[in-house]
Amino acid sequence: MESLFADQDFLEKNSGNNFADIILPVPIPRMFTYRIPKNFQSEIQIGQRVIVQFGKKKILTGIIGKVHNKPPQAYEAKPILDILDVQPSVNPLQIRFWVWMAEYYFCHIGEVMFAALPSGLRLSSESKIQANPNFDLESSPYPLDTREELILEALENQNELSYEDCEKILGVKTIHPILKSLVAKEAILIFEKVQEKYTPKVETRIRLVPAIAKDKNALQAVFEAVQGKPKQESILLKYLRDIPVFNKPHLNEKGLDKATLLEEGDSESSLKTLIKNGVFESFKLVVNRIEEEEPEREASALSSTQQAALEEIKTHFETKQSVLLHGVTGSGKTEIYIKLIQEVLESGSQVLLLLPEIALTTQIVSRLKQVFGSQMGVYHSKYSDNERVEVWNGVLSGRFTFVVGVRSSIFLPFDSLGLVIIDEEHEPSYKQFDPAPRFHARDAAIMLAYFHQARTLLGSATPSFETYFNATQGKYGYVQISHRFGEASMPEYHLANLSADRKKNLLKLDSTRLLREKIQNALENQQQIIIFQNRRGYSPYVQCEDCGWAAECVQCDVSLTYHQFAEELRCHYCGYKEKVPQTCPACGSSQLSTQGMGTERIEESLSLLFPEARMGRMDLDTTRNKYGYQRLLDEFAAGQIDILVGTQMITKGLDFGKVTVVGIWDGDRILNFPDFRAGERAYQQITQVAGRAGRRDIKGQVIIQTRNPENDLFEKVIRGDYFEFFRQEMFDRKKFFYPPFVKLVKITTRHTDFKVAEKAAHALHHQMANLPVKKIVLGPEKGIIARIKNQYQFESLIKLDKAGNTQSVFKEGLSKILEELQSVPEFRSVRWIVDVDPN
Ligand SMILES: Nc1ncnc2c1ncn2[C@@H]1O[C@H](COP(=O)(O)OP(=O)(O)OP(=O)(O)O)[C@@H](O)[C@H]1O
Ligand SMILES: [Zn+2]
Repeated sequence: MESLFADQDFLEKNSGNNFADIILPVPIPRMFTYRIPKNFQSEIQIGQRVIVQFGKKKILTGIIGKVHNKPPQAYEAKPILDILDVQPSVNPLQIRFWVWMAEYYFCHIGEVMFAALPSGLRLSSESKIQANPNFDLESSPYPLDTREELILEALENQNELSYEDCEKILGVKTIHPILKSLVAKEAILIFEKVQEKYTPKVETRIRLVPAIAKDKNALQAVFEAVQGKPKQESILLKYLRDIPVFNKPHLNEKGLDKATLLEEGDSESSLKTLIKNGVFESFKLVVNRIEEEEPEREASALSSTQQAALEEIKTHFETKQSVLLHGVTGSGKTEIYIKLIQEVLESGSQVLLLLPEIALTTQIVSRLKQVFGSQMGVYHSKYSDNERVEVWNGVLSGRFTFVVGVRSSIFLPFDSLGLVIIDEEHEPSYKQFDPAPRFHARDAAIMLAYFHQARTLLGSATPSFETYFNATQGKYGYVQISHRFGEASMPEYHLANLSADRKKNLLKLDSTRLLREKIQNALENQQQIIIFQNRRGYSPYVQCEDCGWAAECVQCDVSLTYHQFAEELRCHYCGYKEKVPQTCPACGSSQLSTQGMGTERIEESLSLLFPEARMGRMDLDTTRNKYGYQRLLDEFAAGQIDILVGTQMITKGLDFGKVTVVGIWDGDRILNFPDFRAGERAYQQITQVAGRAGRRDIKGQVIIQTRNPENDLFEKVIRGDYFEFFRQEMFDRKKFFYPPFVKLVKITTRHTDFKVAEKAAHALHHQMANLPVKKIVLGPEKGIIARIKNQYQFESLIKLDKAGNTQSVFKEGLSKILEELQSVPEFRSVRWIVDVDPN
C-alpha cells in the first residue's frame, strides 16, 4: 500500500504527460499503457472513458487510470483513439480504491471495474463501418475490386454499416478479408459504436399551458369557456386542487400524469378537447424511478447510556480512524448511528451505512427513511440496473448524501465521505465469495474511508474476533453497551436434551417437551415464536432405506437437496435439478425416504403439533422474488403469523416486540462449522438469533435443542462471556497460526481432469516453496467438495507472517509463478482461484 502514496503523480494534473494507463475490460493483470495523441493532451483526465485498440483488432472502451510520461518497456504504445467523456465517469479516489483492491485481493483491475460499475453504466460496443471521407476513388493508387466497390456504394446511401450488413450485401460468410483490404486502401474506417445502456424513465405528463398558469385573467377566461361543460370543468378543478398554480407555480412545471389527473368518471375525450383548445399541454418528463419521500419523524432522544456511548465514540474519533461499538442485541445501536449520521451530514460530508443484506433489514431501512427522507439512497442487489444507475447518479449529483447499501455500495462515486458505518460487522456475508474481486466489504470499506480521511464505525453485538483483536491492540477505539434499551432485559437460555427426551419417549417429531411447552405457552398468551434451523450441511435429501443409495448431483460431489414443494431434487452448488425418483435407481426398491431436517420439514412438524398456530417460513425458497421478505416480515409484524421458521435470514437485525420464544431446532449442527472459526461463528449465531427474543417488556426465552448439553460452548453463550471466550480462542489461534496472528491466502486449483488438477496443484506448491517469505503452506488437499460443476479441485492454504512486506513479496512472487504455470501446455486450461482473507 505504501507504494500507492509514494506515487505522487497519481492524482496530479497531467499537462505535458503523453502516456496513459488504461483499465480495460479484459482479463489482464495490469493497466495497459497507451499514447495520448497531441490533440487530446489538454482534455485528458483520470476517470474518463476512452476508446482504444487492444491486440490486432479488438476495439475496447476503457477508463483512464493514470497519466504519466514513461513509455512502456515491453511494447510500443498505441494511441488513444477517442475520448468519450467530457466529465470523468469515475473520480480519482475511486480509481485509487480499485487499484488497492486489485492489488490486495489479487485480481485483475478489469475485474474490479466490472464489479464496481452497475451494468447500466457499462458500455456495450459493436463495430461499425464508415466511408473514409478523405478517400477519393479517382486519385487512389489502389484499384478496388467489384465487391469492394459494392461496399463503398452501399456506404454512399447509408452512413454506417455493421459487419453483418456487409456480409448480407455481398452474400459472403466472412467479411473480414474484404474489410481488411478496404482499410489498407484507406477507403473505409472501422469504429466502435458505443451506447450507454442506462435508459431514463420517461413519463407523459399533462400541465396547464404556462401562459394560462401565470395569468389569473386567462384562467378566468378558461373557466368561462368551459361553463356548461361539467366534464371539462371537473378536470380543470381537479388539476388546480393538486397543483395550485398561483401559490406554487413551480409545481406546474412537472404537471400530473394522466392516471392521477383523471379519476373515476372523468372522460379522456374531455381532456383531449382541453388539450386541443390550448388549455392543457402534454409533454415528456424524465422522472426518478426512486420515489421522493419527506422525513416523517425526528430522531429519537437518546437514553443516557446511548448518549454516553455517542460521546465516547466521538472522543475516540479525535485520535482514531475506526471505532468498534460493541452493544448487546437490542441496545439501540441504530439510534446512535442516526445521531452520528445527522452530525456528519450537517458538516457537509457524505455517509455510507453498510448492511449485510438489505432485503433482510427492511426494518432498519424504513426506520432510517423516516428520519432522513429523500437524501438517503438505498442500494442493493434486488434493485434493477436502472434503479442502481439512478442511485449512482444521485450520489454524483448530490441528491443522495447518505447511502444505505450492501457490499457493492462501496463502489459508488463518493467524493467526500465523512463517515462509514458497518452494521453487523461480524457477518460472514460481507465477504464476496465469487467471482473476483473476492473482497471483504468491511475491510475494503475501512480502506475506502481511509482514502477519504473519513471515520469508520463498526457495530455488532457479537464482534468478529479480528475486529475485537484490533480494539484490544488499540488500533480501533472501543465502546461497549452491555444492557438493552429501555425496560427490556437479556433473554433466558434453556438447553433441551434431545437424547434424554428420546429415551423417555418424550420426543415428538423431533421436538423436545420443553420446546413444545414454551411454544404452547407463548401461543396461549398471543405472543410470537421464532424457530431457527441452521441449514448448512444439513439439508434434506432422499435416501433408499434398503441399499443406502442417496441422490447425488451429476456435476458435483454433493448430495442433492430435496425440495418438497416442487417435488424436486436440487444441487445447491450448480443449480442442477431432477424429479424425485419413484424407485431407487440402484436397487429398484420403493422404500425411498427423506432424511435430514430442513425448514420445510420443521414447518410441517410444527403445524401437526400446533394445528391452531399460523405458520410462516423464511428461507431461500420462500423469498426468491423481490417482495418475498417484505411480505413475510409485514405479516409477522401484523401478527398474522404465530410461528416463523427460518434459516440464518431470520437472525439479522429483526426487531419484533411480540417475539418471546426463540427455538434453536438443532443446536449441535451449529457447532459443526468446518474450520478454525467454528467456535466464533457458533457463538455469534446463537447469540444473534437469541437476541430476537424479548426485546420489549416481557423477558425472552431461548430453547436450544441438543444432544450435547454439556458442551462448554453453550455454557459460554449462556453466560454471555464473550471476553473469556475470546481469550481462549486467541490462545489457540496463536498456537496454531490462525488469524488474526497470520494472514491467510487460499488457492484453489481446478481442472476437469483429476490427474491434471492434482499435478498442477503440486507444481504450484513446489514453486511456492522457493518464495523468500516467512510462511506456512498447507495442502494441496482435495477440496471439501472434491468436484464442482465437473471441475476437480485442490486447495492450498498459505499462512503469511503479518509483519513487514511479506504479503506484497508473496503476492508478487505468486503472480509470476501463476503466469509461468499457465504457460505450461498441459496446465493451459487449469484455473487458479486466489482468495485473500478467505471466510
Ligand atoms: N433512544 C431510543 N428511543 C426510543 N426507542 C429506542 C431508542 N433506542 C432504541 N430504541 C428501540 O429499541 C429497540 C432496539 O433498538 P435497535 O434495533 O437499534 O437495537 P440494536 O442494538 O440495533 O439491536 P440488534 O443488534 O439486535 O440489531 C428498537 O425497537 C428501537 O426502536
Ligand atoms: Zn451440482
